[in-house]
Amino acid sequence: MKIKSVVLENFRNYDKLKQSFDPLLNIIVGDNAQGKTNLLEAIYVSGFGKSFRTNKEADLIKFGAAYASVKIECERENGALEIIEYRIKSGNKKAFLVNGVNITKISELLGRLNLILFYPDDLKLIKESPAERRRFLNRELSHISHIYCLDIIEYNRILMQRNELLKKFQHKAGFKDMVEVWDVQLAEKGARVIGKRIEFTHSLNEISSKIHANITDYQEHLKVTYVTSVKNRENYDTIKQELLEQLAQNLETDLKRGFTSVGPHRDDLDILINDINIKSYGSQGQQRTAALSLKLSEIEIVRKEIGESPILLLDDVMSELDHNRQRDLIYAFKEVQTIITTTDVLHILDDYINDSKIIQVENGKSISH
Ligand SMILES: Nc1ncnc2c1ncn2[C@@H]1O[C@H](COP(=O)(O)OP(=O)(O)OP(=O)(O)O)[C@@H](O)[C@H]1O
Repeated sequence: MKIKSVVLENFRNYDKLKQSFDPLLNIIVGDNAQGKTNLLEAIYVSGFGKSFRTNKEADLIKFGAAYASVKIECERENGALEIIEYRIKSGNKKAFLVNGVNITKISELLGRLNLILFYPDDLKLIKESPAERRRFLNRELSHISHIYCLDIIEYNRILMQRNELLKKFQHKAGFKDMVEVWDVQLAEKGARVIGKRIEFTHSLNEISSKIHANITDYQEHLKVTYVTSVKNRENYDTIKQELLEQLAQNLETDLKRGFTSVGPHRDDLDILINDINIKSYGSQGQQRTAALSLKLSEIEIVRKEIGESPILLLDDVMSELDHNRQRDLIYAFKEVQTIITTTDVLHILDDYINDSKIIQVENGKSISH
């Protein structure tokens, strides 16, 4: 799918903007704080129903204005045109319209504008704690599997109940029987979660290692594996059985700590480049490239799921990549509509500038062609 045009009114620092887009490469260029990310944010809000950098809807309305709106015209791969609108009035609830018709549930909006965003916070995927990588897995898997989404919600609910039991009821009569009941349920849901994550990580590894090799001119080999306490991962039953045993073995420790120490809520992703752990030893550029490769795998995953290429939004990804990586990145996805923000268009090689649309942004106005 492709975005044909975006119309903004009172969105962030934009007064009025009507901007058309190239079906392939678009480069939004401008100095700091001119409105480059605001334009990506407007597109994102129309696709996901919320911003990636604020939970306060009112932030999106231009200072002093009473409302904001975004109107996006896009074209599906079968040629059908669709107009998606986002409207917000200060003090009122936001509204979404598709081809002029109001949408009542956000779930009806999701998937209409298929977007993949990479922005500087995505580096957390590499740099920060395992919780960040679990969040990534949960988000990705929930996108493609509603059953996974339900399983993880249920797993977290059971986990909370077990932790509550460990903290408050360990001296109560019948504690052992109660904990055993929770353990069986936790192992059942936990095994489903772990099984799906292992399967997903397997394809994530296949896709992201190819992307990474492309972006690094085959100099680096990216490897992603799922790290869990469960060794016997043959099938659902073996995972469940081992998890159940580990829960029982760890009960004494869990009682002392007041929380459950094994299960998918403690698992992680191991991310290696040329067999070296990237979190501890990777350079900034390597970490950024690895985060990009993982995130960009979504393109392939979404394509397989819905049979259509998503639109790629890249916010400020170029700054820590050398020229070769920048060129290879653009080249790797040259058939996907891409919208990139950058402060310096010279960073992007000349041959790509000729094939792209440059959108020059200055103080909330597009001064481009
Ligand atoms: N609700 C709002 N009303 C008016 N201006 C706003 C609003 N919210 C943010 N801004 C302004 O938007 C500008 C920031 O825009 P944006 O984040 O798009 O910058 P950018 O061009 O991506 O910059 P950088 O290169 O530094 O990332 C700031 O000047 C900020 O004051």
